[in-house]
Amino acid sequence: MLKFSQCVVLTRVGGFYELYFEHADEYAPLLNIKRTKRRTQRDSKRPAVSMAGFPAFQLDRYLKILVQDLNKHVAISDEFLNDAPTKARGEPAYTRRVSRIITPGTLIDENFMDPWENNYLLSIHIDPEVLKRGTAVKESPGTRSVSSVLNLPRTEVGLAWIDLSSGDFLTQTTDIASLPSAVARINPREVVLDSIFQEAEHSRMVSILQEDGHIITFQQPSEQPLTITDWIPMLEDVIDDFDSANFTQGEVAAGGSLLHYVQHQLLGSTTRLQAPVRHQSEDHMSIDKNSLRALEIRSTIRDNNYEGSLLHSLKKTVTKSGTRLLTQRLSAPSMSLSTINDRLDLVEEMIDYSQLRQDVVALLGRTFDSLRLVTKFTVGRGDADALMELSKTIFTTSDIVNVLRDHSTSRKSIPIDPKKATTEIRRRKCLPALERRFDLRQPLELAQRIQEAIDEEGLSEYHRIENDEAAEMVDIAQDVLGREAGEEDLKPLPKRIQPKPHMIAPSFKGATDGRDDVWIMRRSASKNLERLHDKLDSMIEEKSTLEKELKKRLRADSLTLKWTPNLAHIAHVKGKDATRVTAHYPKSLSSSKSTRSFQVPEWTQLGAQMDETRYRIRNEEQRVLGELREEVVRNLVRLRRNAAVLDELDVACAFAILANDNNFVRPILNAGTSHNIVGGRHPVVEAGLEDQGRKFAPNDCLLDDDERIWLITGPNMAGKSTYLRQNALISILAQTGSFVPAEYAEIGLVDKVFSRVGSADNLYKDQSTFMVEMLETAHILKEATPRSFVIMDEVGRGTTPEDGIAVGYACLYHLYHVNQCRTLFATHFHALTDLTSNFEKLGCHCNDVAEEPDGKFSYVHRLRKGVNRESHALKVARIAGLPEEAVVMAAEVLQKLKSASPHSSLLSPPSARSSELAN
Ligand SMILES: Nc1ncnc2c1ncn2[C@@H]1O[C@H](COP(=O)(O)OP(=O)(O)OP(=O)(O)O)[C@@H](O)[C@H]1O
Repeated sequence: MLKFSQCVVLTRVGGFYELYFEHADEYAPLLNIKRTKRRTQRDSKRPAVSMAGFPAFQLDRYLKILVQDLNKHVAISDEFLNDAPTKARGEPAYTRRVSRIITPGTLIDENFMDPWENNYLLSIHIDPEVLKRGTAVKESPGTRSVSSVLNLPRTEVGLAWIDLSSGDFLTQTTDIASLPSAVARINPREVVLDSIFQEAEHSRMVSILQEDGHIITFQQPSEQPLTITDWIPMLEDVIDDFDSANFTQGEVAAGGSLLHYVQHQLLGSTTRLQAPVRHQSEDHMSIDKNSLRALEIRSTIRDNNYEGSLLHSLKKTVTKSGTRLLTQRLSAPSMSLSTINDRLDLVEEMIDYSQLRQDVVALLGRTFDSLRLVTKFTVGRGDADALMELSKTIFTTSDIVNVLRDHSTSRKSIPIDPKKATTEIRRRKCLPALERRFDLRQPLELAQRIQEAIDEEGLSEYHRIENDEAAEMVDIAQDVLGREAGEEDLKPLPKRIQPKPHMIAPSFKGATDGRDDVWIMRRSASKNLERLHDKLDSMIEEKSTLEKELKKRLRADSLTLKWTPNLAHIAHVKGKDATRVTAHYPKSLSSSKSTRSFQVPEWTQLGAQMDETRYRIRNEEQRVLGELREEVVRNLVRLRRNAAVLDELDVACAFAILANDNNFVRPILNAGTSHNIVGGRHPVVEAGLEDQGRKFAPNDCLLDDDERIWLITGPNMAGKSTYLRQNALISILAQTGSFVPAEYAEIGLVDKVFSRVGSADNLYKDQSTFMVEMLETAHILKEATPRSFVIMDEVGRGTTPEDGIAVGYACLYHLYHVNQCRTLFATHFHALTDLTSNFEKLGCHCNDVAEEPDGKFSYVHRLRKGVNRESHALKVARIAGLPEEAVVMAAEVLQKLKSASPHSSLLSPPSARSSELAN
């Protein structure tokens, strides 16, 4: 516990994991397990120490609470059998040592991992000197530091992140202003920083990351930082894509500290990561962290739920790793026209050929998560089940390849429509190109070998026994712990489940542990196994002959030869036989009124030989398993590549299903800066309305060189925010490679999407609503380029109307003249439409309320050209249940305000010079 002071230490003792001292005090209540006191054997005079524990097979359940829910680091101290010479010297039979440290970002194959999401560990490298030079505003009594990381000077930041469960390894260089968005996109489970950041008193990066909910671990920098050549032993064999010159200094430093951390946590176990891939910022659309949240891409803004997010509504993927790819693509859409078109071609092919799609989806549904499976093997894990799953996935992959091949062949026979010749020829190439990327010859040999070696029936029988035993253990586990702690009031334990020393590795099953003749390997798996099984068979025969012979000789029909945990190899008789055998075998090991157990030397000897053979069979099974594991690792690169192609197919099929079910169209992407959407819809709001039997009103959006900014006005609740968001989402979906919810979409590539949409204000601690609004707005005005897409919803609403209008105008001015990007700007400050009347490339559009003579009204969600100066806010207030007196009073005040026209002085356009405006 002293050595691993940052960790909760779990110590394996027989069939249990135990916690001691303050760890037992602190975590037993959190884990909801019993805590007891125990005196140590060595020093019985000292006060009893606290202890708590749980059965070893429940490790995952408790790790989930500690690591996943409480974000703790857990050191697992396992038990290892000492070798014979050590035992001969009278030392204990077992040694314990910490074999691994588990942290939120270093999960490998724990059952509680979310299979649908990547589990990234991220390391960030910034020159610490630069951070110290940041524009810190020192706090003094009564004042507060309000500056943000966004105000730091432009500085290069190196990032490196890995997923130990899939072997993904990526790097990126960004600048400090974009860091929070890059981290939000990566969405790591844990961030590793050099401990120097802990000390740097002016470093606000740490607090920004913490405010964004990231878990940070500080690490002492390595005395000898890992260079890029030190990475190679931790990477898979074929690293042809790996050119060390590709990585920046910052990335090498971040990668070095990341791998240093991983080495430390794995305590000597090796891993084989994929060759690092550089995330080139310019190849991807950047979605800033506010947009990720405001557009509800991965989770909803209000309660951070996955349900209700864009991802949730798009998720038609059938595999786990396909879903992870979908999330990655959606968080970082492409900037390459050819990549996007290749993806769209594949989707279109899957739409047009529904049988092909159905066949592929059905087959994908039969595959297992091979990316995570193979990675297990690289860290020396991966059992017989994992091997079987892998082999089935390989065979299914081969079936998929055949389906693709048949499709391509039949497609060749269909004549090409001359009108569509160019697109058609390109589309016909997409599946063969994908198919060529599969590399199946050696993996198929491996799959065959696995199927020939592993006995699936034996394996499931083995698990059935294991499960039965586990169920029994649960009932008495806490009693056993209480017994170890010396509690008096416990019932005696049933004999069968007396805790037994377990064998060498936790996964290794002993020879005489109740699973005697259940084998996980076919006897033909190796020559040696065949020989050992033959030997065992003949001994089983010998036993049966001996039993028969003894029955006859002792005239004891009830005689059986067996093994029990307490008495080992015995002969057992019942009834009258019990007295009859006494003459021959007077020495009884145990007896009751009607039974008697005694030793028969021939059986003792034969039984021991049988045990020895069983033990050797188990060892041989483990050896063959080890060989198969090595073969998997040898095929690592091929298996990972095949898995990646399956993921792409899964995403393409998912997008095809989505487009089919929801009437999406193929977007046309170009290198321009227009955004021409006809009949656009919000995919999530539309689905929500459909569930209520309502229809979504589609809207056009035509931003181009004639009108770069649209200023949207209209009543509350009429759909302004929805409209803003849907247009940003359509661009994101298009560049992800998906069809889009519209009748027609022609889009110039967007480099960055920015949103200032409010509602997230409470996520920030210690900053006022207006401050947050301004921080986010400042970021947009600094970062948006002419290729960007900005949505701004009610900027300036967090302060007085005068100030709000002033700030709103300044933003529009800046976006129009400086950033020159496509912008949708929704506002209730109608004065802004007057102030910007001389902005030639700004169009005003609005939605309405349709009122009927009887006082009923409805929202007209369809946008029209023009300005709507009515907010109809009191209608919303009434629907929301504001007391009628209050609504009436509000109406009176509104009437008075309108006649006073408070903003009349601002209604004429000011001089276009912002400095004058500021004055
Ligand atoms: N195009 C549409 N067709 C049908 N219903 C819509 C449409 N757009 C929005 N809605 C419905 O109207 C509700 C309000 O939309 P939204 O929040 O976008 O309004 P808003 O104009 O931004 O309101 P406020 O100004 O009060 O913020 C949505 O939750 C949705 O149910």
